[in-house]
Amino acid sequence: MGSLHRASKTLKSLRHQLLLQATQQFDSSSRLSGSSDYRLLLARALCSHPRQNAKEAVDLTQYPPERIRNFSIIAHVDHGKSTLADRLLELTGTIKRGHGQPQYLDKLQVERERGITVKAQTATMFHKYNLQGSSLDGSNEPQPFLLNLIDTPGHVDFSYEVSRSLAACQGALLVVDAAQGVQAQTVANFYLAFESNLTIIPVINKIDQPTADPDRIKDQLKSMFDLEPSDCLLTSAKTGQGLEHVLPAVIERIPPPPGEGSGLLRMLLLDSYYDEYKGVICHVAVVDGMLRKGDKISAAATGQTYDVLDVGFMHPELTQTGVLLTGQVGYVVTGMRSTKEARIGDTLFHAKTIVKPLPGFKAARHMVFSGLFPADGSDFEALNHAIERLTCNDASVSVTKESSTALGLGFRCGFLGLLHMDVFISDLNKEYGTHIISTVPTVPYIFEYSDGSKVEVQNPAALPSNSKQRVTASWEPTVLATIIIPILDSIDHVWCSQRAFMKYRLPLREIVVDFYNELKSITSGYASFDYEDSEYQQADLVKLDILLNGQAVDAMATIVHSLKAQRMGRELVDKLKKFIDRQMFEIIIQAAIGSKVVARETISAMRKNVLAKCYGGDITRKRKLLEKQKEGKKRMKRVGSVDIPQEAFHQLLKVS
Ligand SMILES: Nc1nc2c(ncn2[C@@H]2O[C@H](COP(=O)(O)OP(=O)(O)OP(=O)(O)O)[C@@H](O)[C@H]2O)c(=O)[nH]1
Repeated sequence: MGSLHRASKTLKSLRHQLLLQATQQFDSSSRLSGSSDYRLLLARALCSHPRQNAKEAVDLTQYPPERIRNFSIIAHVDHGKSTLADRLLELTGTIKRGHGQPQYLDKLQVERERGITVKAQTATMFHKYNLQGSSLDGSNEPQPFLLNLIDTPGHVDFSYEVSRSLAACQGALLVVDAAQGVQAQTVANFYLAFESNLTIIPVINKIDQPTADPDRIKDQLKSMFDLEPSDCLLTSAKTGQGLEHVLPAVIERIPPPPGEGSGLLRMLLLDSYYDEYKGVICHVAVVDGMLRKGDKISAAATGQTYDVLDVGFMHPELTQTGVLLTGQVGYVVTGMRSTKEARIGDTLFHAKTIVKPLPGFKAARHMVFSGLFPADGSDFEALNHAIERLTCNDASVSVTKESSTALGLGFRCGFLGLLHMDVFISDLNKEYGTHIISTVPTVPYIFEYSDGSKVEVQNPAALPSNSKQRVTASWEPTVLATIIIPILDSIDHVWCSQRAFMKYRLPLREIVVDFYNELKSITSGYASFDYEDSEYQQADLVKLDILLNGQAVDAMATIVHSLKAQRMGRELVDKLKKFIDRQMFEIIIQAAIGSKVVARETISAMRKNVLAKCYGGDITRKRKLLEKQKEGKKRMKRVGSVDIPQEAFHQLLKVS
């Protein structure tokens, strides 16, 4: 670990400790107003971060489980989930109407830029409603309800996070676009909610569109999911039409959270993020019992014990309450140093009590791996620091150091899926500031050797090309893909309102590179696609090396099906030929399986004389051309004596 990095880590941890001490002190010494103690002032600044000062303190004891509804909004991408969430927050006065920034719940920059939800968000709302029989004192007045909206990420990469968020809910609004109808993610999300035993409220949204056809969508929902047409709500999150029926449906149809108020504390950890001032903030749902500030809690998966430094709910900003009761959803600040300690789906409970952990916990499973290298080798420490910073907030990325003969020192990172990888790399580019070379993504294969040992191979370069140990079997991960496309009238088996619904088992590797873009372009954007992880299947896999003048380029090695190896080898060699400029000597490009060459191309020698057209005259123009040539060289990576442009490493396996 470099000294710069070590120093920054130590500083970070010192500052973190200081802040925690300060926060603790603030409560015991809030009487000492006017104190000039630095830490106290700092703590005040921190504690003004939550909304407590701005809003009246809320007495959560008013909200026993029968006055709580925990629900989620699930939808195919762009069907209006976040817009609807915004409208509900406005309706309940949680945020001001027209607060200027669209989609309050989508907070990450990448979410705002791409219009997608990557991280789950939670918002607590208060709403008065006259539910028959809900009055605790027999009066006929509207009763206060506490509604927790748990916004889940819509993408398949985060389906584990979605399943954990849904585990904290008793109901879900299934939002479907009134023109587009049921799409691949609608199906996937419906089954996730159905398997979690949630009450599903169908919401047909965007009814203001000229192409809206709510009756057709009702038929679809009935035939596909057995949802009654009379249960469907018709809304326009844009114009506000029909929104008045949403919260009454939530309160009337969704059951209150179960759980034992007097039981031992059990909390489900839904998500976590790192706040510069407060440290790690965990989002939790209290399943049984009660949590108070000052309690000592333990985490089942890690076995670690923490002091509860702050407790509250999201309104939607952090609002301190000092307590969370059964059925309530909120946040907890403990002394966790990194979000790596906060495992999503983990059970938190009072230290020294014995409870059964909540079901469904799984460790993060990395499905896609890519090597990340600094374009300029001397920037390794800066890249290291940028990755450290980002993984502080995204513990689901795995990072190991990697060294490549072609690209130098870098990192091999594991991601939950493709979107997760794209988001991380684009954030990293922003954080890091200069160019990063990312190698073609690969999936985790399993190889068995003649001595019976099995290894998971996340990096093709790590698979020995000429091992004494023979590979006896190999396996690759597969996915169960759902593709929904509109079909022609003339095809006989018209299934559910002009849609064909297809399920395939595909090797994960096949969808890792460009599959989605290809599908969209072939179907002019009409197909929708989703997948879920499935089992490993046996496959005859080989390592395909790329050699330049006899030297293997480790960062370009791939693992492929043996039947495809030759064709793939030819394609790669052809493509690489287009990427590499002619140089002053002959370049031989080969694709090989072990010692067997399966494809070969030659780039003949040429001296590129950039000054060829500059006859005599202006020296500054000659200098400019030479400078430009030098700049171009900087963007090259050298393998042996051959210069390779950086983009070749990432683009090589893309479908042309
Ligand atoms: N016409 C119309 N447009 C809407 C309506 N609701 C949402 N939109 C628009 O549809 C687009 C997608 O809306 P979002 O709320 O971001 O969709 P989403 O489901 O949250 O999308 P993800 O976060 O990507 O899953 C935005 O441009 C919205 O302004 C509606 O009722 N009518």
